[in-house]
Amino acid sequence: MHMQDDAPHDASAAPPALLLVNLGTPAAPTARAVRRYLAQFLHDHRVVQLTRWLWCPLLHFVILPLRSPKVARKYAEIWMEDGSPLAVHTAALATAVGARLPGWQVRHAMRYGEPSVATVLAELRAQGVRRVRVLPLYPQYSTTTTTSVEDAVAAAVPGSGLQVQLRRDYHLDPGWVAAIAERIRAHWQAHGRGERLLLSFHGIPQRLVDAGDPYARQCEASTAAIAAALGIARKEIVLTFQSRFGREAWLQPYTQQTLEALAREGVRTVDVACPGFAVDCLETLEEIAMQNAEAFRAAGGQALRYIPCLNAAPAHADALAALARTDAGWS
Ligand SMILES: C=CC1=C(C)c2cc3[nH]c(cc4nc(cc5[nH]c(cc1n2)c(C)c5CCC(=O)O)C(CCC(=O)O)=C4C)c(C)c3C=C
Ligand SMILES: [Fe+2]
Ligand SMILES: [Fe+2]
Repeated sequence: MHMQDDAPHDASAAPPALLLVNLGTPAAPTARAVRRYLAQFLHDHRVVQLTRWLWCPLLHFVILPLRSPKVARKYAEIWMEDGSPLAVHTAALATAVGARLPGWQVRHAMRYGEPSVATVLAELRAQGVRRVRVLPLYPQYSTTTTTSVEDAVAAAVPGSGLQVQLRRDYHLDPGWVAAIAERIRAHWQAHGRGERLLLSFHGIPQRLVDAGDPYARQCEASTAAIAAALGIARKEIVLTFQSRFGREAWLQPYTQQTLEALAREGVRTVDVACPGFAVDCLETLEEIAMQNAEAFRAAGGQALRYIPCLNAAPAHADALAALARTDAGWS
């Protein structure tokens, strides 16, 4: 995607900008704030493809009232002093990347909630920026996430005077792969190697993969690249998918069921990393490190050792800054 306003300006003189876009998160761990967040998220046709007349009543009268208080309690368990982990870590990551790109304006925005993509792009423009590189913080491309960011950018750019380039994925970027591998290696050095290494990616409906979404293929390719960077065989990694939403089939094998099966087979320790998440969030800190860890123990396992996301680690910031500087891969 290349979006360019038709204003006749010389863009080369103005400082370039990098906009890191993450999913978004509630403003507070309350049912009211979660409801507001989920309402925006779940109205996105990239996320839920049901027709409005069918989906809207179900969403407004069943899903939002029932799910919001339940999910708010989960957010409350992981909330940090400065806010939701996803927001805190995304802001810290943008600061770390900015420190590596002198002369660039580096900002972050959220697809749902604040700060919105439109607001931050408008602020950048007001500060004299002409050229923006938008990097969705999803290493693996999916229509449900990356294309949704493209939609938000496409809605904000016309008439803004901004030249925008977007990077669709970085699932095989050597800097990113090395950073993930180093994270796992450091965990092994600190805690010893568990009996299994499991990589859990966020799922999407199988229906979307069947329709051509490359997400599953990219998760598999990332996993093979991480295995190679760790110097282990691909078959030494268990690849699973988490966070199923709704009743239709999602990508399989499912993370929790796999962990329970491993425990029943006698596996006592599992190291779990979530390389599809740039930063820690509800789906890693609550679902994996708390809920799935408990399920693993309940099925007879001893310890699920969660390996945190890259967050604002130097190697992560180095990798994203290098992506921003490199002209190839942007369109
Ligand atoms: C990493 C990539 C992600 C993909 C792909 C993805 C697809 C996807 N998600 C939902 C529904 C929900 N996801 C929720 C939380 C959530 N999802 C991602 C990332 C991806 N989602 C993140 C980083 C988070 C955490 C946000 C945070 O605040 O910490 C939620 C909200 C929580 C809940 O109600 O359970 C929903 C809902 C669908 C339907 C989908 C693909 C179709
Ligand atoms: Fe609606
Ligand atoms: Fe999600």
